[in-house]
Amino acid sequence: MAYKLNDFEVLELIGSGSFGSCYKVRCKHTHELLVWKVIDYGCMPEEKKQLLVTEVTLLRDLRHPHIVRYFDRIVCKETKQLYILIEYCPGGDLATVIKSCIKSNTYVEERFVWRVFHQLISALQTCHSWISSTIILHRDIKPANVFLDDGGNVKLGDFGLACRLDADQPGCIETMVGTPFYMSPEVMKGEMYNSKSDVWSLGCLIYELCSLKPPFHAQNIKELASKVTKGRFERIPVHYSDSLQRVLNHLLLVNQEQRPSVFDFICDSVILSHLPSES
Ligand SMILES: CNC(=O)c1c(C)[nH]c(/C=C2\C(=O)Nc3ccc(Cl)cc32)c1C
Repeated sequence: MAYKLNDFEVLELIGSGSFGSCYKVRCKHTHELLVWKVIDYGCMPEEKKQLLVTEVTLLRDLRHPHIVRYFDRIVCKETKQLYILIEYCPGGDLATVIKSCIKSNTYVEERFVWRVFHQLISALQTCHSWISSTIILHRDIKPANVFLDDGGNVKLGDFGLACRLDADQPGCIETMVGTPFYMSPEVMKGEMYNSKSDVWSLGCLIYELCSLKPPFHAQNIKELASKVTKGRFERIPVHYSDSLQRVLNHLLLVNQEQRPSVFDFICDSVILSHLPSES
């Protein structure tokens, strides 16, 4: 079904993703809640318009229970705005969960951390799988881009900086993108962003979910680059298990050749032993 703008009632602004603002909207016919991300493309340089087209086409092709679902897009040529219709996640994002834990001086339960880990690994296995001769790198994995449904399950979202790696194009156009705290050693050194860089960012996210702060923190990019390339970080709080710490030690290996791919976790006995009972 091709949607029109006046099929929706705008309820509230709920945040800003890459490129634009996100609104909670309700379909007037079905009363279904959705999100539309509004993007002003009028003053956008051509290469950014290309990234935007990339996000929309990537999302359309990605179907997975732990990736936010893309429904449709509406172009308004009069206002030069693009409306991307995406799945509404009533639980908000992990950045809000972390802020809430800091405020209440509490930690996330280990059981939830393992659930987030399994569900994001599963989502990234789909992204990093060769689908019609291309793989999809998210390139901005961070707590604010991971959303929760009403059952406490997570969904990877905001593919605004994502890019395809095509069989005949071995690397992404840029290398330095994304949130600096989660930037991998290879990207810090100006090397090509690749699927192992997504794994590093996932490690930073899981670490921050446990410690309520990123593994590498600095006042400036030079100091951050020094810490990231050395790869030394504190243990997560002692109440978290050694097996969770060991997984993080692997996700945050400086040498990307030694760092596991998302597929290396498929048959890992320790990981499987922490699978949520419902899976
Ligand atoms: C405090 N946060 C919220 O209330 C919140 C809720 C309930 N949902 C969201 C955000 C999204 C949401 O619910 N679905 C989304 C799909 C793509 C993107 Cl980029 C963002 C969202 C947010 C930020």
